Amino acid sequence: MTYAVFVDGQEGTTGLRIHEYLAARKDVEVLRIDADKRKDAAERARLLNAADVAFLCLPDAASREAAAMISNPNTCLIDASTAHRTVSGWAFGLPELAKGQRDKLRAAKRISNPGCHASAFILALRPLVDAGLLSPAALVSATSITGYSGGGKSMIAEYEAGGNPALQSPRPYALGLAHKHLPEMMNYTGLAHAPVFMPIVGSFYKGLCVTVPLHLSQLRAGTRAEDLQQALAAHYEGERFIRVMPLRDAATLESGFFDVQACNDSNRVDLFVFGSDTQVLVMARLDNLGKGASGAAVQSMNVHLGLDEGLGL
Ligand SMILES: NC(=O)C1=CN([C@@H]2O[C@H](COP(=O)(O)OP(=O)(O)OC[C@H]3O[C@@H](n4cnc5c(N)ncnc54)[C@H](OP(=O)(O)O)[C@@H]3O)[C@@H](O)[C@H]2O)C=CC1
Ligand SMILES: CC(=O)N[C@@H](CCC(=O)OP(=O)(O)O)C(=O)O
Repeated sequence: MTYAVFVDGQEGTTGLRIHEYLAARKDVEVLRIDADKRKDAAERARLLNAADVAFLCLPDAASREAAAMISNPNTCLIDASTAHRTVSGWAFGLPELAKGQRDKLRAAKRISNPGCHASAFILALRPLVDAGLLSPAALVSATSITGYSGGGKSMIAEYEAGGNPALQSPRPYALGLAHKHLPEMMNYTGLAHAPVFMPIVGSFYKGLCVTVPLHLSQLRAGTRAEDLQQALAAHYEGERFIRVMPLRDAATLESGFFDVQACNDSNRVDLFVFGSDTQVLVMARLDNLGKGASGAAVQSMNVHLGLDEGLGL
């Protein structure tokens, strides 16, 4: 059996990467739009409705427009944009979120792909909330170090043009404290308050790590760093794309520096707990174009269609 798949936004950063994943597959027939019709509404609508699965790799407004074009009840949309991540009727494309999430993705015809920072934040904290170690009322903060491909074609062009010395050093952003991923971070961790979130974009193509610093006194009385690592390990037991590292991962501690790019070219998420007697850092590392975007989208397609979740690479 082959499935017809269309990528709306096929020339963008996320769309191109999805094409790379699909190119190697025999169970998928990729529908292509002519270059000069990429933004032609009628042609997009025709291909969207001809697809079993259509990926939306578009700005938010164009994604909403595309969703409104669907008349075929069989078409499953997987939206990479921020447009539908907390909208009712859309399933959140993070199979590892909680028990039962895969069933939701199997049944859904509308799947929203998580944001890259949000995926890392949610995967790091949701198990701690579920285990009762972190209260839903907790006030947390997070930083995220990310490569510039997270900013799509325009940011990639800016970095690759060269000539701007300001881009050589890491740049904190979202200083208005209203990053677009905050609603999904709250929604899918169960936290009642938005984290104080500071993303930082660096002069490297891809790779991302979210860090959540916590005082142990903020957690359930008596919680130790070990308990956090064990809660993560228990939550993700058997998950092929989530690797929970040993407490105070020796290799990283010995080198003294954390490698933000070590999950690149994979769909993997590595979770770390570094701790002292009084404090911890919970860290989640991923490839922002892999599990942070295109890899996650293809994984959700596989779950939806009941196929092996591996990405065929
Ligand atoms: N880059 C990343 O790491 C991630 C991105 N995302 C999200 O995925 C979506 C796509 O992002 P990304 O691939 O980075 O963005 P890009 O800017 O790289 O690509 C977007 C593509 O959409 C096309 N496009 C814009 N408007 C329309 C329209 N009306 N009809 C058809 N095509 C249109 C653009 O065309 P043109 O080439 O002419 O500009 C471009 O090719 C965004 O919503 C983004 O927020 C999600 C997770 C991670
Ligand atoms: C470096 C950079 O600008 N990154 C983007 C996030 C990319 C991403 O995953 O977010 P969406 O899926 O919501 O687009 C940002 O922080 O806005």
